[in-house]
Amino acid sequence: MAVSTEAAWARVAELARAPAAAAIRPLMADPARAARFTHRAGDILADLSKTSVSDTVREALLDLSRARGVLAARDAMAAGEAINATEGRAVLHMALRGPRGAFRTEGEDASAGVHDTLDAMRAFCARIHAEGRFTDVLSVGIGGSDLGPQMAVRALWRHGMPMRAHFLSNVDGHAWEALRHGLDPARTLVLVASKTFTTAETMANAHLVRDWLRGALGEAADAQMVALSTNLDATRAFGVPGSQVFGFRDWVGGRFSLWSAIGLSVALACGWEVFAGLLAGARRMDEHFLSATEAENLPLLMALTEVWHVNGLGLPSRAVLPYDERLARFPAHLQQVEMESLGKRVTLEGAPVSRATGPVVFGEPGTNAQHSFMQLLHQGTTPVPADIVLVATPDHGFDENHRQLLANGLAQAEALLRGRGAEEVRAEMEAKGMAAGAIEALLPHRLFPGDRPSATLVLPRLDANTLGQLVALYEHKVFCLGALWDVNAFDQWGVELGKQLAGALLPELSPGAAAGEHDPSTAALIAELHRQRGG
Ligand SMILES: O=P(O)(O)OC[C@H]1O[C@H](O)[C@H](O)[C@@H](O)[C@@H]1O
Repeated sequence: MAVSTEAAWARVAELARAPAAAAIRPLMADPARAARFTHRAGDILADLSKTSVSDTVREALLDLSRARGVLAARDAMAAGEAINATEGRAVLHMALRGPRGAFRTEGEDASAGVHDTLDAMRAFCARIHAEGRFTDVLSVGIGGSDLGPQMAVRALWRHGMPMRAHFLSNVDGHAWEALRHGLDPARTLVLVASKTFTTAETMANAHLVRDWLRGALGEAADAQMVALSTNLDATRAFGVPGSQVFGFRDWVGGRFSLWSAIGLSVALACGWEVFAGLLAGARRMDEHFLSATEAENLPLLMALTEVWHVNGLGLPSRAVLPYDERLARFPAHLQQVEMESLGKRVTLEGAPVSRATGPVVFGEPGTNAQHSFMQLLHQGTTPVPADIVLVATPDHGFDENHRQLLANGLAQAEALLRGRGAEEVRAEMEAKGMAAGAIEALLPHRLFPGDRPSATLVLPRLDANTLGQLVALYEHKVFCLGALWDVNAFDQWGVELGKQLAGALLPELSPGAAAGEHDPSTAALIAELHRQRGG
């Protein structure tokens, strides 16, 4: 018989209160565990065995998923229902990479418009590449209109690809100052990427860049501006020629928009086949997510593991450690996908949540991370579950380096799990001939508690297809967590207040402007900035 949601949560909480609930090492005594907790989705292998999720815990978590109706919610998303309730919108980023006719919403074929836009983007890329006039593409955008494409270009661009890509996001003029000297206005195609085409930073930077183009090329400059947006009126008002506007629909969330027209920078820089490969990879993960049973559904299993860590064990953060330099921006992309989606404190019905939701997500590529923050993961007071991403085969010929890279990734997961007890540490110091007093004094500092969880994902290689799979895997994991926690993973009201206050503060920073009403701290800081800026 199906259990109720509250009974399912209570069962998870009960299991988490057991004395050894966080212990992993005893579970690893079972030689079959690694195989039982390792799953494949598309080309991705995920080993979830180095966690304290036992078979019993997993059953309880799967019961929770059933009680929460996660797969039914998935089906509602795929059916184009307006599951983003606070904005009254469907959530159909899967349609961006789906076949024609696969996704419908409000009685229309969502895929039809998608494929029309893809055709137009492909033709545009072909023309730009054939003309050969532009060597560089500059994409101006922020948040979801920047992080995804920037991450993908960083991962997939190789020497010899059609164009170089640059990304301008921060309203900080230093960002543009650093970029503009390396760019030739006559050879730079400018994309203004903004779902709303009203984002203050993007519009400020779009004006800066257009002024720069016009300064060099006159009015002709406007012909090399391209807009990627849902707001066609605003792109027209900005003066972008209609043939250079690539649209998408409001059922594409900003942080899920890499696959839409927002990805044009990827296609221009890396070539159409690469962008198409990215879409195909994501689609492959969609097919897995849409068809796999609960017990084999990797995005769901990763989400349930996170529920165990966050709600069962009370762990408030997670690290993402791609052991691949090309994935340097992957943690940054996930920070938005996960934290903007799951940083919520009320349920879909607007009631306060009764348990923790999205953890803090942060990361850096390995091995660099080992030399910065991994100390805290090994010996800090609160365990931080880590996702370790390994790529089996590199695209370079420096195999010794790659073996070192893989050895380090495996070693971090092993060290987190195993830890290091007093006997082992003492024996090591004794072997070095250290005095007994020194050994005892150092001993506590050199112990590793172990039993710290990690998941290891293995990609056979990093290419457009596998990257598409990887990104879509996390998108779907986020979806599952939203359903499990009963929060809307697709709005982001939390970014509004700061924007409004910045708008109100802006005129107060003009020379001689009167200060408005502020708390004493903000008022003093405004006065100090006026003093330091001489106004
Ligand atoms: O694409 P845009 O409309 O310019 O929005 C850019 C970004 O800014 C917003 O504040 C949201 O927090 C993000 O979800 C969005 O991706």
